[in-house]
Amino acid sequence: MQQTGLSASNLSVFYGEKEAIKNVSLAFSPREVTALIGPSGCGKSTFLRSLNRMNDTIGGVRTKGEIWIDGENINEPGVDVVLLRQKIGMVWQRPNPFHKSIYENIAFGPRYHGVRKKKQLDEIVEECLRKSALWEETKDRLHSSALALSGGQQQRLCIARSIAVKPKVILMDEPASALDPVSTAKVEELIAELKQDYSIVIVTHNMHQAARVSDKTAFFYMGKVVEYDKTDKIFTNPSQKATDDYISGRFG
Ligand SMILES: Nc1ncnc2c1ncn2[C@@H]1O[C@H](COP(=O)(O)OP(=O)(O)OP(=O)(O)O)[C@@H](O)[C@H]1O
Repeated sequence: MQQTGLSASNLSVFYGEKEAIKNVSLAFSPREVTALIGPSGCGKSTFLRSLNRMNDTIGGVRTKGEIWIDGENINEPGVDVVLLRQKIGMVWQRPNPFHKSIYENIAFGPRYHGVRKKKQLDEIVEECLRKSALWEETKDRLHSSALALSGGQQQRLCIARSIAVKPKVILMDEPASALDPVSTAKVEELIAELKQDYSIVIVTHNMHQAARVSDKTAFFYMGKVVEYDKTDKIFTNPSQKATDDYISGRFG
């Protein structure tokens, strides 16, 4: 199965003997947000991390199956994972800005990938901060430490950093779960803006958030995808009883 967007085909992921992801196939459309939901331990984060090979950084992980983007299977040997993670960026649960200035957090990626001219870097920094709704709050302190920002601002900075290298897909692992309600709302607004340009895959425990931000939802249970459909359908008329039980709070 070759696709131009991002897709997983018969993907299984093992931690030693334990099969955490069992033969999952899912395709993600450009300019759509897909939410991955399911009870704790069902494999959402493992699946998300496999989409840009972040599981490679965990010892003892073995992956079977294919992940396609732009007609390339990223699980083939010889794939440049730095370029891969430029194409498929990641935002983590806890904001993790570099211990550098706001400016440098964003300029780092483009500079690494060859942008040298200051004017061009300045433009990228401004554009990414504007897209992340952070420009007004930071334009007078670009060279101050990113660590002096609030948690919510740091998370938006991490999103700005991820788009600075012009990815096609942004993976988000519970990006708002460590934030207060106002910061959470800002991150959700940002997701709605960003999906005009990117495909976004988001893990969330928050059913309301999944319903608010996503176009499609995949319900994971015990390492498998039980149901994958339009979010409206999943939340109003799911076809599987397990999905219904989960979204109505009967387990998980
Ligand atoms: N580094 C690891 N080593 C061994 N087993 C792991 C590791 N990470 C996750 N697992 C196991 O794999 C399964 C899936 O975990 P994963 O974190 O992907 O689930 P999740 O749905 O994201 O859970 P949560 O919602 O609690 O974050 C679980 O049984 C978990 O214990």
